Parts: sequence; structure tokens; C-alpha cells
Amino acid sequence: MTHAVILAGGRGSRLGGCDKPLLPLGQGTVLEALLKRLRPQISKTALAIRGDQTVYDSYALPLLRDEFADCGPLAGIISALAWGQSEGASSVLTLPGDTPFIPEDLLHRLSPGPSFAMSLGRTHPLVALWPTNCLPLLRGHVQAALASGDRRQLAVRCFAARLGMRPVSFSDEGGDPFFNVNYPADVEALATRGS
Ligand SMILES: Nc1nc2c(ncn2[C@@H]2O[C@H](COP(=O)(O)OP(=O)(O)OP(=O)(O)O)[C@@H](O)[C@H]2O)c(=O)[nH]1
Repeated sequence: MTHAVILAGGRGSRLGGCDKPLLPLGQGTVLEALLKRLRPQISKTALAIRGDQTVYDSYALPLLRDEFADCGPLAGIISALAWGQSEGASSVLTLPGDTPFIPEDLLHRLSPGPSFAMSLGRTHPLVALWPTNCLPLLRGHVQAALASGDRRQLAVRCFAARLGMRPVSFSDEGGDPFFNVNYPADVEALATRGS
């Protein structure tokens, strides 16, 4: 069984400090568009957020708060695997909260994992299928990086390489399925592409 976790703990600093999943898209938000594409593929979804975020408190989704502060997305992936394990899932699909156009066959194509998505020749290590039993290895990896001060090891792609994750290429016909929002120009592109 696979559950999904949307990573939403970023600070959106390149966009002046905004919660990117809450950016408007069509009649709703980026997060709502993502959930619409995710729900037919997955039965249970949670949001992985920073310890101090309150903006999602009214959402009807489990909120997983980072156990490790200021570690970036790997902290959210730790929360994701811990929650997945506690809910009886053998794997967890992670997604950045600012990718509203994910493919309908994402989980099918990434299965059985461990694997991550690619499009247009670029890797997307946060769009990934993780076995929940790699949680102790990931916790140890983050603890060792923090103890040594080598923050490069906190890059998700370093841990993905350590796990030997399989890359899976997706077609960009109809636009990049893993388009995400980092800069003001991406916000404009979002409005053009619609939901
Ligand atoms: N749970 C959690 N998620 C995070 C954290 N940092 C980043 N993320 C998520 O990881 C994904 C990729 O992060 P970025 O695209 O760099 O987003 P960001 O950190 O908000 O953006 P910048 O501040 O502009 O770099 C996004 O979905 C973020 O919400 C964190 O510390 N905890």
C-alpha cells in the first residue's frame, strides 16, 4: 500500500516568502489542483510542514510537522516515511507542493520503487517513491550530516543516490508534468497554463 505526502514546509524565499501551494490557480489553488490529480491514484494523503506553520491548520489533511528544523525537504521526507509506516504503508509517494500538473499515471510508472521522476532531461528527486523501511537509514543520514556540519549531504539527490533510486522519464507532451513555481516568472507561466 502506498500513501502520499505533499511537501509544503518551504519558505518560498525566491517569491518573497510565500506558501507556494496556496498560490491561486484557476478557480482554486495550486494545492487543490495537485490534490485533484493525486486523489484518483492514492487513498491517503498528508502535508509535511515546518514546526511553526499554521496556514494549513484548517485543511482536512493530516499535518506532519518536521522533527528536524532547517534541514529542507529531507526533514519532510522523514516525517512522510514515519507517518506512512504508522499508517501501514510499505511506500510513500512524495511531491513538492508547487507541482500542480503531475501525470495521471505517476504512481503506476514509479512503482515499485525506490524511484524518482525525470522530465526534459532533469531529475525531480522530490517526486519520488520511497520504501518506508528506509526510514532508519534516512534518519541516520540526516543526523550524520548535522553532526559533521556537511550540509551538502542534506540535498535530497545525495540520499537518493545512496539508496540507488531508479529514474523514470515522463513525456513533456502538453507541457512539463513537473512544472513548479520558484520565481515570479513561474507565477506568470502558471496563470497561462491554467489548471
Ligand atoms: N516539510 C518541509 N518541506 C520543505 C522544507 N524546505 C522545503 N520544503 C519543500 O520542498 C519542496 C522544494 O522546495 P523549494 O522549491 O526550494 O521551495 P522553497 O524552499 O519554499 O523555496 P525557496 O525558499 O525559494 O528555495 C517544496 O515543496 C517545499 O515546500 C522543509 O524544511 N520542510
